Amino acid sequence: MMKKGFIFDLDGVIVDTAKYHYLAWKKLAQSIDVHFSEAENEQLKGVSRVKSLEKILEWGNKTISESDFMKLMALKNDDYLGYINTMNESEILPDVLKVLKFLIEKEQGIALGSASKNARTILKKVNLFHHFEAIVDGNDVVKGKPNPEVFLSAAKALNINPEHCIVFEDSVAGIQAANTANMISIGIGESSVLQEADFVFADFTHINSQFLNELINK
Ligand SMILES: O=P(O)(O)OC[C@H]1O[C@@H](O)[C@H](O)[C@@H](O)[C@@H]1O
Ligand SMILES: [Mg+2]
Repeated sequence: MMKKGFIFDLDGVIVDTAKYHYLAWKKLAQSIDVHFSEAENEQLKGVSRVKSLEKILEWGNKTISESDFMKLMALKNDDYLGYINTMNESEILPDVLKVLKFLIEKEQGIALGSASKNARTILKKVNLFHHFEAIVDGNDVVKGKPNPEVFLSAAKALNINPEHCIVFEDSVAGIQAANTANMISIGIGESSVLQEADFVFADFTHINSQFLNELINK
């Protein structure tokens, strides 16, 4: 049996925080009169906080000062943290823990590869922090997804070659990052959205031990 590196995105993969990001961005966009729906939100998944605000301003054709930009970023994050503060283990998505435990039992490398600067806080909130051998998040990278830096750093921290790594992702940008890193990309969500992924599952309840064993023994 080979040791593979299993790299998990956080928001929308391990926990359903994608819905909180959506609510916070929508509130912010509306406050500055920019149209914001699910379609715009899809384009922000996996994208850093700075880049997300830049995109919203671009969609609304708005130019603002550096200090207003900083204020809006802080407002969005405060709003988002309001949701995060109430989180607990019940918000871990179905069968995520089961898959994590299966891989740990099989002595596989487990890492987090997230764009979020709140990743460590969230992992602690839902009591999953200790399961991760390596954590690479928005505080550790210069280039965000779709750049592969976050996943390549995670592979390096696990000491496993990128081609022996498998990434679980819910965002288009994240799937592109995994593909560019030469890793197996597994989309979590809708196949119509995550077309570039090597495999797509609606959620972890559809990922069985036979499939995981095949990935390990590939
Ligand atoms: O604002 P944070 O917590 O640092 O998160 C940055 C990004 O993290 C990603 O995981 C989310 O998909 C994005 O929606 C989010 O903007
Ligand atoms: Mg995500």
